[in-house]
Amino acid sequence: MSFFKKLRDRMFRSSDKITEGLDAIVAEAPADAPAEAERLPETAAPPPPPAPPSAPPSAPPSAPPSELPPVAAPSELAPQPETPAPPAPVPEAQAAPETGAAPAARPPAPAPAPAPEPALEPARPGLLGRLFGKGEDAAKPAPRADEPRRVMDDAMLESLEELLIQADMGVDTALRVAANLAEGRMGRKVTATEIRKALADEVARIMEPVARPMPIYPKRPQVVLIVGVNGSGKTTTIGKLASQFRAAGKSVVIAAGDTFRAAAVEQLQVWGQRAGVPVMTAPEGSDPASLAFDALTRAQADGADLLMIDTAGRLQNRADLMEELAKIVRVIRKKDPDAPHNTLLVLDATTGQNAISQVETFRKLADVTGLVMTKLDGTAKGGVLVALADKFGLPIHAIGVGEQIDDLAPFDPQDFARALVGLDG
Ligand SMILES: Nc1nc2c(ncn2[C@@H]2O[C@H](COP(=O)(O)OP(=O)(O)OP(=O)(O)O)[C@@H](O)[C@H]2O)c(=O)[nH]1
Repeated sequence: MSFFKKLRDRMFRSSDKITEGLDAIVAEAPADAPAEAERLPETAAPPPPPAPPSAPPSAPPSAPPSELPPVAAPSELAPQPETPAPPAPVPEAQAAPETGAAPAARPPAPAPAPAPEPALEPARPGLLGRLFGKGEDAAKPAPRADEPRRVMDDAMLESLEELLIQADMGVDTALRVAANLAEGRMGRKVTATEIRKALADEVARIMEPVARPMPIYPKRPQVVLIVGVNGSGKTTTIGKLASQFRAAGKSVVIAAGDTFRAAAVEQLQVWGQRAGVPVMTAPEGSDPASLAFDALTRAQADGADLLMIDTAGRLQNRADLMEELAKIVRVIRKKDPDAPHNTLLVLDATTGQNAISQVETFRKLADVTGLVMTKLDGTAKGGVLVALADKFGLPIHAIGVGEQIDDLAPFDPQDFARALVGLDG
């Protein structure tokens, strides 16, 4: 099964949930809308503009999926042992610390990922599936001559805005996206397929700049600090990443920096075993900075490629957490002034808009260089990624779509956009 299909199937479950609220929206649609649509001869519809003026046309992906970060299939892994990828362009404020050595040129294109398999199943209704009240039929991506049409009017625009807000895009982003969709279409008869495709293009356009693999530097060991609130999926993500870096030929050391919870350390040890990666631990309650220092010493001695440091995520006492993170950074910089080279914030997609405030908080606590979004499977809140991209522009390195070791994928804006709106692959 192609990854897109897997993502699509899982995201469809999500978007089906999102569309549960659509019946009400459709019921509120003005009763005369269909009649109005009928009055308008189809030929009266002006041709759609190539793209809304306020939104440049969606650029083609700057990198093929095979250049994206670790994915389920080891052969598609981005981290290349000999030819590290360049650092992702990040906003100035979050720029990764200098590594002292300029990252190598972009690696020669690895074997291209197999083209997405043709869909084996008919598309299922997604985000827009019921806006037109046509359920399954409306979800089919291929334009059909008999597909129902509805005039794009203020009421429909409002429904779209509400729909996008429900999908957790956040008010600002939802209004902007809906306005871009309406541009050039007001008063025109449109089909669900047209709106779905336009929405997918718009979402992909917003997401394109943030779909960046975690940069791999020539520096050894590359220190990756993992931050995030409790339960966001830090441990699982570290395990998945470690496994995939290992599969790509990298040697990895993990430091179990949440020394305050024995269960967290044990869980990380289990993931370390699964990934075949050593996990350095310290007695419960001991200083995480001291463990990080020891782990970096060992990683240097072993010539490891990567050191991944887990951290505690207790936001209840931000002052302590801030001091703890600051101390970890201070101490590891005694051994490597450029460390940490990446600070990944792990966010749980099911927290919806709360992810926005988590980014704001953690950016104050640490120099966050990139995001990993977990639990995109089975959530109705995938739209928050669009809001995050729109608001912060931080690179999204990978997404988690399950609890298994290979359920971590590069973030592909086109696949994500299609899955979000219920378009077939
Ligand atoms: N469905 C799904 N579950 C996930 C995903 N990532 C993590 N989980 C689950 O989320 C729960 C919390 O994950 P952890 O990795 O323990 O989260 P954490 O941030 O390390 O939590 P603490 O150790 O409490 O700070 C576990 O039950 C994981 O199996 C994902 O992508 N999809």
